[in-house]
Amino acid sequence: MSEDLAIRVRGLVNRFGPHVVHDGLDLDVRRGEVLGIVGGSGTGKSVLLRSIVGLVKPASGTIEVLGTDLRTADPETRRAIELRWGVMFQDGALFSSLTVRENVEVPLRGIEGLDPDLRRALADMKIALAGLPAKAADNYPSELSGGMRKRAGLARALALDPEIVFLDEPTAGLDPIGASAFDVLIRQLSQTLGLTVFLVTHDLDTLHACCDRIAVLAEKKVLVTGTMADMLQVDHPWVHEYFHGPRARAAQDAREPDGRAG
Ligand SMILES: Nc1ncnc2c1ncn2[C@@H]1O[C@H](COP(=O)(O)OP(=O)(O)OP(=O)(O)O)[C@@H](O)[C@H]1O
Repeated sequence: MSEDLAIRVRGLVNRFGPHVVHDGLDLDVRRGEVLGIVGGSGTGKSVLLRSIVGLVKPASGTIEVLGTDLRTADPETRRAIELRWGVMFQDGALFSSLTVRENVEVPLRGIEGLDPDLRRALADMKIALAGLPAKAADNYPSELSGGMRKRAGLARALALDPEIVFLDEPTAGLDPIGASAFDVLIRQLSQTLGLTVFLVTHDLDTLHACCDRIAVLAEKKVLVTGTMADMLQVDHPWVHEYFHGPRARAAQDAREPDGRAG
């Protein structure tokens, strides 16, 4: 596996009963890039994310993360790799009975011998990093807005200083101002922390604001990868409609002069 790759997927097959979701899917995610995964509803974006992080067991194929083939790795090696990534699920997937701080502390509890005061301080640091006010640490998820819950989920994903962060539709359900603030946060985190970001999204503004490259899922595989400029040249019905439709034009018009992805 190339040193430059954070994730390398080859020949991935996922099926649920007779329903084939991925059929020979290949994907490279480069270290330090923000890669946006797009595709029509049901094309298997979340299943791809979930199979990389081990929540879905593929029928076949190889998945290498940070140089290790996860499907053949022994449990100890696998666990060591799992500590090097963080996942933010669409709804934040927070424990409702725990405060935000306690949620962020959950992954830190796996570190043997970590002093509770230090654990608390580390959690508070991640909460600040995710752009939440300090007082939010003592709130329960139900006391937060949707945007704040997403930030809390991000803080938990960052708890162990991961090299890779998986984000499943981070801006879904946010109002446009909240969504663009989240875009800025993702971009800043990737730049300041050197994170590799695997970002599943439907949001064209997010693609413009955050992503270095885009991978399009269609026809049970990654149909094409490239910059936003590359996407505009792709002659495939869904890809053309997605990147040239009215919403795409609005996102393009709203783009900052230093916008990403092309
Ligand atoms: N656990 C499961 N059991 C059976 N089918 C599943 C399961 N998980 C996903 N699927 C099916 O796999 C397909 C891909 O699902 P997935 O959630 O990855 O799509 P997606 O591209 O993320 O869609 P969306 O954009 O709507 O979120 C869908 O048809 C879904 O119904």
